[in-house]
Amino acid sequence: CEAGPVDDAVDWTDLTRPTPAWFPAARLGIFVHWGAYSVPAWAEPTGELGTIDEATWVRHNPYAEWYWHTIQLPGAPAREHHRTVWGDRPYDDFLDLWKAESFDAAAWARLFRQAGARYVVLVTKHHDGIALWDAPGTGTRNTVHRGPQRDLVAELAAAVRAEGLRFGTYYSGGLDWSVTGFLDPEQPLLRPNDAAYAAYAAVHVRDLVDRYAPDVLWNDIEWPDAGKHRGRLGLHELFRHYYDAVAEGVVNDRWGETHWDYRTSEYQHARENESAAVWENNRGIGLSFGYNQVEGPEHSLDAHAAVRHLVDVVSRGGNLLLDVGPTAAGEIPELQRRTLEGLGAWLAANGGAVHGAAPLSPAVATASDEPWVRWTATPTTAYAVVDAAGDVTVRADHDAVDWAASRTPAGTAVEAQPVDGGLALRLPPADGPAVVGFPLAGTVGPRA
Ligand SMILES: C[C@@H]1N[C@H](CN)[C@@H](O)[C@H](O)[C@@H]1O
Repeated sequence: CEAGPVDDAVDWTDLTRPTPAWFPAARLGIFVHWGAYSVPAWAEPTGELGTIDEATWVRHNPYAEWYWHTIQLPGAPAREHHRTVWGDRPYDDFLDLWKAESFDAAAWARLFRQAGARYVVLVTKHHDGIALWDAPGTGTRNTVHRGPQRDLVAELAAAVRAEGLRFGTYYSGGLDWSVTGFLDPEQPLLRPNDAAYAAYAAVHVRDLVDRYAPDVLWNDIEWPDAGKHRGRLGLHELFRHYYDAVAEGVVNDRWGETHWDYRTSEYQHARENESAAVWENNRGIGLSFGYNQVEGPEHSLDAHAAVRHLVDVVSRGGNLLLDVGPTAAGEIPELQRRTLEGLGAWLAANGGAVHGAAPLSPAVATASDEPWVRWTATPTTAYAVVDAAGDVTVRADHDAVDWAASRTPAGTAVEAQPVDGGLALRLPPADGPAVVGFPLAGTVGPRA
């Protein structure tokens, strides 16, 4: 999932600019993986990317959106599952079985806004090559001509923007099994690099830009090597075209080049990228991005865990792109909906410590795990997010903070007494981590 060889023949300096401020200020986005793979919706909940060795991962892939690949592998339980449930039906039957009969884009967008998200990134073409819009060159292998028979990209873009959120598009530039076959299923990241595929993909992304003006261009795996050049269908011209069309647009770092607006990590994979000034961790609520009917609460983040993960990411300077995998009918599974609703309720009361916040200088205070404390800051306020209740002592020692004037974002005063090298807080019972704000004296604030 990370960038491959870098082509230093391209000079990116003319495209380099500060990351548009809306992106790091957003802090929470919703990822949506919805496709033909949502019909079988089956994978083994093996574990998080970055914690499972590749040999195990390939045959026991927890990503339900990789179903078509996993069932190619002799000995993979998914292959046995497919035979038992679907017989020898080809994967493309799932496109025709995907009806989206309950899809209500406005209801999704409302749920995402209420969850506290500020942007939404929809998968427009995943590794199976099926497009969620009438993508040039895909013939009828898209959701406008088959299955849902709707332009799902257009519908969700309009609904998300009507809720005041930004809309981005994910595109699998690196893998497209419908174009290349599976090359070598035992080497899942072998990817197409020829000029024809590079042109095919470039035409798709240009079409997405021209039709939907996405606020985020989220490429996955890498861009085809033959497309990494200055020519009309090369990556540099593609980004130039994008930025001319979307002035505050941002691109991620999965193009196999040295130009990006932000870095990415995925579950526990590529966490070294989290040292960048602007970065985004992406993961599912469970262990899969596409809907996996096998997953239960034991595999998923509940609201409390989602709050902790989001706050930890923000306290280290990142965004969280949290994925939902809708059912083929277009419903958000109850397990995922509950997490989004709980996350939204917490953010409604405490969002001041997240939206527009940044890491607090470690010179002022640092994270701890016992008690669980993470610190964020705006230019005027330091926030302690404490996952404990009652009498708690946090480590904090800097004269730049008015430790006495502590209060929750909702304004409830919190009793705070300076103690040796720290601060004793008496926290009210809270539904989830408590948040306490301390005015900054203005000399120390979030890291630039
Ligand atoms: C967001 C995730 N990215 C990985 C590649 N790292 C994909 O293989 C996976 O299916 C999902 O789209």
